[in-house]
Amino acid sequence: MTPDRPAVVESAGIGRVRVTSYRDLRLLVDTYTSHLRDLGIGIGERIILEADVTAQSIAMLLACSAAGLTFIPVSPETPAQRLHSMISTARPALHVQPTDGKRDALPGGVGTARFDTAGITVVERPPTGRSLRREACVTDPAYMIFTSGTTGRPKGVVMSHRAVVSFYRAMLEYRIVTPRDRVASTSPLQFDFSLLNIGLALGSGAAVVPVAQQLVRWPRNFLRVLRETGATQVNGVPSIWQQALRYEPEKVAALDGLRGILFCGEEFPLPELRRIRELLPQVRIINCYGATESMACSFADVPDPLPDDLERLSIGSGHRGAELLLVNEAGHVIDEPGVPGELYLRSPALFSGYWDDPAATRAALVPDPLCPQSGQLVLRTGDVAYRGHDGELYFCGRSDSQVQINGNRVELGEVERRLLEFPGATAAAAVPLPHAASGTVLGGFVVVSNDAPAADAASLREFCADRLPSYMVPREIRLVETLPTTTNGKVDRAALISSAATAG
Ligand SMILES: Nc1ncnc2c1ncn2[C@@H]1O[C@H](COS(=O)(=O)NC(=O)C[C@H](N)c2ccccc2)[C@@H](O)[C@H]1O
Repeated sequence: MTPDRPAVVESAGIGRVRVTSYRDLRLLVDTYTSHLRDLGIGIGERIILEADVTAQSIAMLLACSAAGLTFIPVSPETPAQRLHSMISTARPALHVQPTDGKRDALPGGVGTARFDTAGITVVERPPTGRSLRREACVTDPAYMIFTSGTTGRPKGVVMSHRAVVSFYRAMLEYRIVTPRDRVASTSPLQFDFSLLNIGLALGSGAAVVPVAQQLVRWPRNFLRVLRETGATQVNGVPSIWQQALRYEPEKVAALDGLRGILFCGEEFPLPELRRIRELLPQVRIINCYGATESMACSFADVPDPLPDDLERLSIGSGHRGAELLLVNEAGHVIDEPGVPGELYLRSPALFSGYWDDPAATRAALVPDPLCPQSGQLVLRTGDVAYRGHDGELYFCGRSDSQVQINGNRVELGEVERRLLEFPGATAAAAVPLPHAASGTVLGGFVVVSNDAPAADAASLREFCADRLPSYMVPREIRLVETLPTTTNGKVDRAALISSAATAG
């Protein structure tokens, strides 16, 4: 790409658009890299990068990689206690935030600095011990992302340069964007979806259009930023579309520069996907599946048109150079169609391990089930899927989203899919609710469109009872305006469970 092409296009949604060219970005990276080197931080040391996605924070993460330092992206919203526990776990040399960053009162022993377009200004010098490292190496950790950890304490997912670059190379073969494209990225920096988007845009000579999450929540502002910045590709978790489709469908339809949508993180509610297809018929929609332990691993085009009887979306069959296997409970690889199994991933983009947690690492990176003698390790994803007759894989849910209700095994995704078939339903979540008398009961939360026919708990329960066995019919169903989401934008099931508990 020519140096004066846009690399980052930013807008605060109030008419002012700021463009950073590839040349400017490169100059910023070089400035930050030399300031980092001057700090004398040893190769392989960690840097906590607390920032939203901006031209400067993108330059900072590139500079960390250029200087052989591992960056740990965290959002400014991260609670102090969680940040301090990450610091005591990862023992970073430095914490950097933008000049106007709000973070203060960090624990001792960590250098602190602030950055802006002029460079890095040190506040507390980082501790510099004698480093025994001489050369950076592609197997070094490029970054570490602390997952919210569905179970227990957050785990630090360590991704090497080699893993990231091999994933980026595979992704770029799909030619998802061209140098003329502008890729809107709606995830926080701490979510690797933003790192995928940065690699997708900059690896294609295109521009990144960072959209802050709090902006995404206001559909009018969100759609205005997309228009002002000329975004041609919008990447985000499914929930970013919920409010815009509900309140501003005509503005969604007016996004005439939009060529592509890519989503990941969880299943896209089919009624909303159909709505997007109606409003934006010319747009390519890609379902990108994977876990932070490999950044992602498959890309599948959403069929156009969406067949009426479509039950599930394909997640494809793994990008070129990777292989998704289905393994049954006995640990044998399945290859007959229609039989669900756990997805295992063979890939050059696998993570190095969980930081300082060999037991969790051994549980995730396991011997190749087809050839354990070889020493090759594959990732146990914890996801359940089956292979269709078309050879593609269809996601069924997480293996830990199978819950026991009155002794019966319930796949929560199954209940959610049925709730979503209710006329006017646009989003749904099924969760296990603790119940004084019966132990655990099924709770359903449903968002219905404004003009939905009389949707109420009783009609929804009846609708489920028509098709599901009684133990899969939610005992309690609540109609909600919207589903709560986590900082990464996924449905926050823990919040639903605690909301039901407090509501009594
Ligand atoms: N397209 C999907 N359909 C359905 N369930 C899904 C899907 N993508 C993930 N998931 C689920 O999310 C889990 C991974 O969660 S995660 O580790 O927080 N990572 C992510 O959610 C994002 C992931 N790193 C990523 C980043 C960028 C592009 C694609 C994927 C997977 O194991 C699946 O259960």
